[in-house]
Amino acid sequence: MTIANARIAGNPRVPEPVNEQARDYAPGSPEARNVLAEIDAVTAADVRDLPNVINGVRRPIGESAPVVAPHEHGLELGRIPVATAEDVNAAIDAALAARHDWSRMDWLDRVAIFLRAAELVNGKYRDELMATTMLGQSKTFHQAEIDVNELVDFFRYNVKLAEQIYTAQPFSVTGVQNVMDHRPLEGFVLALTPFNFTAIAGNLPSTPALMGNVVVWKPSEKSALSSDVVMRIFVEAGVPAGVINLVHGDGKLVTEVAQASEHLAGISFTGSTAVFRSIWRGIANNLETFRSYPRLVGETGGKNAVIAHPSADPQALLVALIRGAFEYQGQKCSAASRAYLPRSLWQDLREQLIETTAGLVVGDVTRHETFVGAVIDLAAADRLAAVFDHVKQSGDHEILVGGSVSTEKGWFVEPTIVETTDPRSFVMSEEFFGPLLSVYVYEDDDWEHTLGLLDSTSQYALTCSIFGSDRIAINTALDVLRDNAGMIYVNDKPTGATMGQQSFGGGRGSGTNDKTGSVLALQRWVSGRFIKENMTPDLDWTYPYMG
Ligand SMILES: NC(=O)c1ccc[n+]([C@@H]2O[C@H](COP(=O)([O-])OP(=O)(O)OC[C@H]3O[C@@H](n4cnc5c(N)ncnc54)[C@H](O)[C@@H]3O)[C@@H](O)[C@H]2O)c1
Ligand SMILES: N[C@@H](CCC=O)C(=O)O
Repeated sequence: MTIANARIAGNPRVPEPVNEQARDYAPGSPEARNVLAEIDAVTAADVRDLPNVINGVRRPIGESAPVVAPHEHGLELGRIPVATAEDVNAAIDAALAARHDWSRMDWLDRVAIFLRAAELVNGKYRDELMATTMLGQSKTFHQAEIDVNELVDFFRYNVKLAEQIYTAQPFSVTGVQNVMDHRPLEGFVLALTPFNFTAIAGNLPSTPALMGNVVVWKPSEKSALSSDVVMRIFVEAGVPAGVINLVHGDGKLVTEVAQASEHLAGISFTGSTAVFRSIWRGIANNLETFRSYPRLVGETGGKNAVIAHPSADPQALLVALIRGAFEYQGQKCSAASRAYLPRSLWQDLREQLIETTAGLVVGDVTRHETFVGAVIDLAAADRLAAVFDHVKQSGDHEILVGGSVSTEKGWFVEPTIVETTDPRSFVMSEEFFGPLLSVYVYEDDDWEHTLGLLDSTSQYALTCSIFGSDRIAINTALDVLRDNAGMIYVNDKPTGATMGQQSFGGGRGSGTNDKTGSVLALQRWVSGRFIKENMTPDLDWTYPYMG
């Protein structure tokens, strides 16, 4: 006899999560030495095969594309297959075949698998995840550490949030039993993940899976090295064959094949706004195809502002601008990319910003002194170079520091600050996803007007920082910017949301604002079935006094 669901007698509580604490990777420390040794091992070894993993099988690569290190693009680290429609259909079939058992598995068993995954990330695979994230996505020790820790946090906190959903049950009166059956979606979920966070790459396929769904996961080809490690962790943690299937290749093709299936139940996307809109259009165009309305979750681009009131602390502002704009080369969706600064603070701040930015070390991420690594690929470097050229030719703009790009060895873009006198300039409205901060200086008594400018200048509404000590001014900003950002920071940089503390997401062009890190994000992957059981069914159809 097979016992697929040996439900234990009792309702255990899942562990209380705490945030994983960052190590500092001091030069020569054991943790730094271990990661550097792992980096040496990855670079010295043969080019890695980073295959599709369908129904638990790591498939032969076939036609393939190279994966290289952005800070040294001559260094080939791996090869990924280019998925065909046949591969994608095989992944969908594997997912659908796994659905029956996985969707009926006790949620506590699924929880155990992802708690195990957290420990594997934190233990056995930590150095490998650090090394592959640093090499493949060009993150410094510090930025890779934030990323790997966030993946641990995602697994642990999502389990706690799942518990909240499953244990939230309705009120029942005497004689009636009401139950909410938090079913997974009927079909499969497509997860499309961006290059910039290993944690997001792990979170998007695992969150629907934790809630009992089966998944086809297409990671960014630019994070393939670390995504392969994440996939191995899923398998080792006990995610059954077919529950999460990884396919590499052209996102458009993968999405089109998925959208041709009646079983597409949802898409979990993080990436650029334009791509998400194309996905939404694809869903609309195929509406009659689907058995259910697919759930669409999209966390997308940003043009995140820092606005300072004259009462702001200049040093805190300086730090937030530098870290917010230039950490990870400005390639966080939350990065500060435009600033509105008052004339009275500008004179001193201008010099400090120029000096500090000019002193940031750009280069090889395996070196401790590096603050800014390479941007992710040649297209990103070219995009920034084109912006710099445009700015240099425009009378309303001045490059205060930076403004050059070098692509010979790696894809390096100097951290750059542009001052503009045009508050509606393209540098104040468009996302460039690189180390570029645009500054508009306003007159001190124009606070409210400037808040209005900020709010109406870009299509995005992701993160925003307000600096100041004048409470009335801060409250005015919070009011005017009510719909401007899903994440508002007061006297803090606009990046670095922490799982379990700040749940992340944005509105307007920045996404569906489903708040990663909150119960709302998990709620999207269940479809309630309400069950009312009557212990005293009516035996008489008549109303009183009918005669
Ligand atoms: N709001 C957030 O939480 C958040 C987080 C991280 C990144 N981002 C955003 O992501 C972007 C950077 O990441 P990226 O360059 O990897 O984004 P991207 O949109 O280029 O790619 C994201 C994913 O979609 C796939 N894809 C590309 N074209 C596609 C298409 N036509 N149809 C379907 N899938 C397609 C990619 O292969 C990748 O897997 C930035 O705009 C950034 O702001 C947002
Ligand atoms: N959650 C991250 C950003 C994710 C997007 O790239 C932050 O808060 O900085």
